[in-house]
Amino acid sequence: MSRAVLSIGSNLGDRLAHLRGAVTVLGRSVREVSGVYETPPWGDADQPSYLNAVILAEDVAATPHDWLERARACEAAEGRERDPERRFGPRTLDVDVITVWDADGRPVIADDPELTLPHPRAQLRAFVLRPWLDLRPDAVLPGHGPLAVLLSAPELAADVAAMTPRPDLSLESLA
Ligand SMILES: Nc1ncnc2c1ncn2[C@@H]1O[C@H](COP(=O)(O)OP(=O)(O)OP(=O)(O)O)[C@@H](O)[C@H]1O
Ligand SMILES: Nc1nc2c(c(=O)[nH]1)N=C(CO)CN2
Repeated sequence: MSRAVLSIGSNLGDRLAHLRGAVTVLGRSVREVSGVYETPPWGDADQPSYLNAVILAEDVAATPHDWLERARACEAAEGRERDPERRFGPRTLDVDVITVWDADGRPVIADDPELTLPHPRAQLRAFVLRPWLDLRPDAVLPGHGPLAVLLSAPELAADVAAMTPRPDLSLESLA
């Protein structure tokens, strides 16, 4: 058994449809989906704002790499193209594997560049922490601490203030 937190984001085309596409591709492994947030671009300011959400997923058979493969399958289904010139540039769909827990409920720790766990930039991203906190107010990012504490860091204050809930855009009916 493994559980995973996945972050989904889109800032090109029909953004909500791309997020919905991810929920559809992940299918029965989806347990809960957060609300949708409009968020300022992180890491590369010259691009449109994103829609972001977080998915809690579970699958008895999934290995950590299976979650990465599923993330890539979601991106491919939504026509994601990589621009090698822009590491954090615009995209139809970005799906990141934030954390994975094994069958005993222990967090998987990995420093493989192909799959680093927890995701190496999750602690810096309000667009990951905020929707995850909404679903799990007591959650801890392994190796970093409680989400509520991470979100109150001064470095995240501007992004926290600039992100806005979009209750008009729901993914929950798909979960
Ligand atoms: N936890 C992880 N989740 C997703 N991809 C990861 C993870 N750890 C390592 N990777 C690797 O990162 C590579 C680049 O992924 P991607 O193109 O989605 O990066 P990015 O979205 O531009 O940046 P970021 O990973 O910071 O969101 C992937 O091919 C994947 O193998
Ligand atoms: N707000 C926001 N910014 C980003 C996002 C994202 O999903 N949301 N994904 C990125 C990919 O690395 C880069 N920047």
